[in-house]
Amino acid sequence: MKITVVGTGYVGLVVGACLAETGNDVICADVDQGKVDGLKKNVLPIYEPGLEEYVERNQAAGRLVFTTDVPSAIRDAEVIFIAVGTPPDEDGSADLKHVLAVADSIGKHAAREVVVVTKSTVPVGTAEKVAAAIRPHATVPFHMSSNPEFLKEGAALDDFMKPDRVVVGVETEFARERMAELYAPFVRTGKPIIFMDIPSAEMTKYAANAMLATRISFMNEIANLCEKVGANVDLVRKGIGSDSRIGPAFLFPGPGYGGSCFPKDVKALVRTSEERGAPMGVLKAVEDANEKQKHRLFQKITEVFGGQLKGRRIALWGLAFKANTDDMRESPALVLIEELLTAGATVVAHDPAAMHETRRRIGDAIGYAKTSYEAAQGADAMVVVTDWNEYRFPDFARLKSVLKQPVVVDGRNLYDPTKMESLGFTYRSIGRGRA
Ligand SMILES: NC(=O)C1=CN([C@@H]2O[C@H](COP(=O)(O)OP(=O)(O)OC[C@H]3O[C@@H](n4cnc5c(N)ncnc54)[C@H](O)[C@@H]3O)[C@@H](O)[C@H]2O)C=CC1
Ligand SMILES: O=C(O)[C@H]1O[C@H](OP(=O)(O)OP(=O)(O)OC[C@H]2O[C@@H](n3ccc(=O)[nH]c3=O)[C@H](O)[C@@H]2O)[C@H](O)[C@@H](O)[C@@H]1O
Repeated sequence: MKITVVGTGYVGLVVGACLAETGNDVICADVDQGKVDGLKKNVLPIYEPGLEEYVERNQAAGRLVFTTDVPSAIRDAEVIFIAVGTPPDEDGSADLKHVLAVADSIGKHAAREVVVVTKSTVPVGTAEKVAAAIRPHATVPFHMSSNPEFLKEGAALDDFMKPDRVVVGVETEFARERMAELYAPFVRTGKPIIFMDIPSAEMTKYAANAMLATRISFMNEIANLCEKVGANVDLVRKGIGSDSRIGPAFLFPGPGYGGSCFPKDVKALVRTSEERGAPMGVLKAVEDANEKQKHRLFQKITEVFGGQLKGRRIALWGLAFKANTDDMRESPALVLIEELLTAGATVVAHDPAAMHETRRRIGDAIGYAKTSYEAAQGADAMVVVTDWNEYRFPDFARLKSVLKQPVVVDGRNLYDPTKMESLGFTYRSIGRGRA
């Protein structure tokens, strides 16, 4: 099939590369000239494991083409995915200006019957707005579809190639058939393509992210309570996660959820619920709990040093909002860094992928180390912020020998409190009694 994906960010690039991988002819169009120039040379604007090989292979085979010429990319497409950004507006609602700009182009330039798919995360009613923007200019029939994306950064290829389910909103048989054909290679193991009406598909995306964010905030609050009552949240997590009605995923406490989606999508849903007169108090509480949680690591460091952080050197292991990505959007590390610097501490950080992006955002306000041990060298404390695998089994003797004081604050519960204490560390983590 001839596919055009407009927007080559995390989502558009993964969608384009994966659809090319299954034999489609894919054009990825983006207005960012630098991004497109890089992609033509197989230089990716993001860090996503495995994606570079997909891009290289399919580009070499001629099935994947990058361009800034959006009108000509649209002209001959059978299916167009809109995968541009939908950042939060000032009031928290999703800003649709990029989506509607693409819709306008589709109306003006589509030259054959086409399925127009909103892949970006958009509020209920957006497909209708997109159709309304296309209609006045359209010279060919077009069919709307909403196909929300559930991939996680860092595991994006696996999530797209082997989805738990594919959700597709349609209103015509033409769109249904095209979408079923396109997704058939990804659901061969029997996973469902769930067809539904378009508003339900749009709502499903927000409900999924809001539910996952709710689980995390809930567990972060349980963890904070565990500290007060002397319980261990890791055991509580296993205890509840083995109930098949609850399940084990997304119950890990930490420094608060970040990233480009949970914070923005929870905000947008809160906003929609208020606008429509059905306010979601649950989600407001989820947001509040997350804001508080972003300060937990700083509170723990402050406690260890009796409130005296001026002149202390603090090492951070991890900057990205989660492992396997260089994405710093809404990363809890940024909140911690600001608090530490304001308190007069100096910060030296290590991250396997996100140091470049952090420097782009905050420059040399902190130091950047080539290795995790170099970051810890001479530090008064080491703080685990991101759950990168390479931090899971450090050489503790080496870590202790390079630190000025053997203090570890573990924001991801990577280490065993008993072991850390027996090794002579002052150790704090999230929700495990006093440790
Ligand atoms: N990042 C993620 O893990 C996921 C994101 N989403 C949703 O997908 C959408 C896109 O997200 P990302 O890929 O992260 O965004 P991004 O910001 O990484 O990429 C968006 C791209 O769209 C391009 N663009 C903007 N206006 C354009 C226009 N008029 N024509 C052509 N290109 C244009 C930008 O230059 C940029 O390259 C958002 O709605 C997001 O909520 C959904 C699931 C997962
Ligand atoms: O809409 C989106 O963009 C995507 O948002 C999330 O994916 P992502 O933001 O890439 O990352 P997650 O793995 O969900 O992690 C989000 C945040 O929650 C935190 N988290 C996650 C899981 C957990 O148990 N505990 C926890 O604190 C992570 O550290 C991270 O800060 C969803 O998981 C995807 O399904 C969705 O497609």
